Amino acid sequence: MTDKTARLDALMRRGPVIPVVTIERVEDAVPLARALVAGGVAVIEVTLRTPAGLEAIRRIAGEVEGAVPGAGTVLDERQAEASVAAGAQFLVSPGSTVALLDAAVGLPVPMLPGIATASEAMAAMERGLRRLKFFPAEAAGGIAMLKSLHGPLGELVFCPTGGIDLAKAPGYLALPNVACVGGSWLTPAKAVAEGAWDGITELARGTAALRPA
Ligand SMILES: O=C(O)C(=O)C[C@H](O)[C@H](O)COP(=O)(O)O
Repeated sequence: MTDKTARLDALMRRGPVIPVVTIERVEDAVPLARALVAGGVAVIEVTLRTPAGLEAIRRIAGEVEGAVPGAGTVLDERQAEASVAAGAQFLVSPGSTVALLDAAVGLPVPMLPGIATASEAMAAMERGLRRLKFFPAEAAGGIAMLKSLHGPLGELVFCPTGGIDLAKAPGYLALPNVACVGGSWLTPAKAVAEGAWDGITELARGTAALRPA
């Protein structure tokens, strides 16, 4: 196992929920991350969907003790490199282009490339990438799809994301090829907009029941 795969395993096990966070106002980044950490959720994926994303990662990395920030919605090598420079400790993409997979191999931090088909998973495997995001999980076949992939591609371990919430998470986490799940349900846009940090801490605490005893 490569060092980067081992680092991903450690991050995924710490979840088992990786919150997918979209930040509109950069000044929300630190209180939001502190609220998640206070609720026991340290590994945080900040999407690059908004202009504030990169600076949010930089601030969380620099100011929030105990947080492990990563970048989500990484679409190309340039964004991957900018995320690493900002302090991202891991990278996540919604899909897998050949260029992005090739870039992932050379990056100093591990990436969870998104896949939704066996062919995409095999392209990742060809580059030694065996920890993958399954996206969009519910829309792309959910638990049944992951069970089907486990037969021929049994060495792969997934972080399913997309349409998963607290109620659906246990079904995924019970699968042998799932180490964690991702989702935006811990940081609802309304709660972030209102600065309802205690509510986000409560949502984060709700994931404790999903942790193995
Ligand atoms: O932004 C990205 O990089 C993505 O790939 C998409 C997100 O991971 C999902 O949109 C989260 O899914 P929900 O929990 O259903 O909101």
